[in-house]
Amino acid sequence: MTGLIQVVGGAVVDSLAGPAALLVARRSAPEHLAGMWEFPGGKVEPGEEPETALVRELEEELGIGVRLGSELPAEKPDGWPLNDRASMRVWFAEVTRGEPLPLEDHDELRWVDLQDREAVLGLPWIPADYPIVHALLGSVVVAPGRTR
Ligand SMILES: Nc1nc2c([nH]c(=O)n2[C@H]2C[C@H](O)[C@@H](COP(=O)(O)OP(=O)(O)OP(=O)(O)O)O2)c(=O)[nH]1
Repeated sequence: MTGLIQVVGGAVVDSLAGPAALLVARRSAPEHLAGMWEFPGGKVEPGEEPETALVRELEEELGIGVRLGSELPAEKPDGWPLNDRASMRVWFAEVTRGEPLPLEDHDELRWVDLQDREAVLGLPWIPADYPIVHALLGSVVVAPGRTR
């Protein structure tokens, strides 16, 4: 055991087969993170599989059921470093049930156009997320002319 806090995040896209839009969420708490955008998700509970935790968090926070796609590859098995105590693994996901709502921890949700890199990167993300967002934008091939 490393004592690392394992966080999981969802790169929720409109379509796993041809992603054109990404669902981003603005945190409402805690105070030092309020107003910053993030991948919805949360901490893995003891004994829980990361994918199970992500499905649970997206249900709790946004009220949606999802199908998970591939993981956004990170350099380390624990995922992307968030700080000296926490790492986040990120999976692509597609909504299979419900309409996303900011039920918990967020005050706004937004679908952003993956072709508009500047708009996506211009959001005030949690600082640790910028390398993840860059990697995500580099990994998706957006079909021309497709928008949500
Ligand atoms: N969900 C999420 N958390 C992130 C991101 N980037 C980032 O630094 N974090 C940090 C913020 C928090 O310190 C931690 C995740 O904690 P959380 O508060 O979302 O976890 P949780 O829903 O399980 O909440 P709790 O039980 O601890 O109250 O990871 C991100 O993109 N998504």
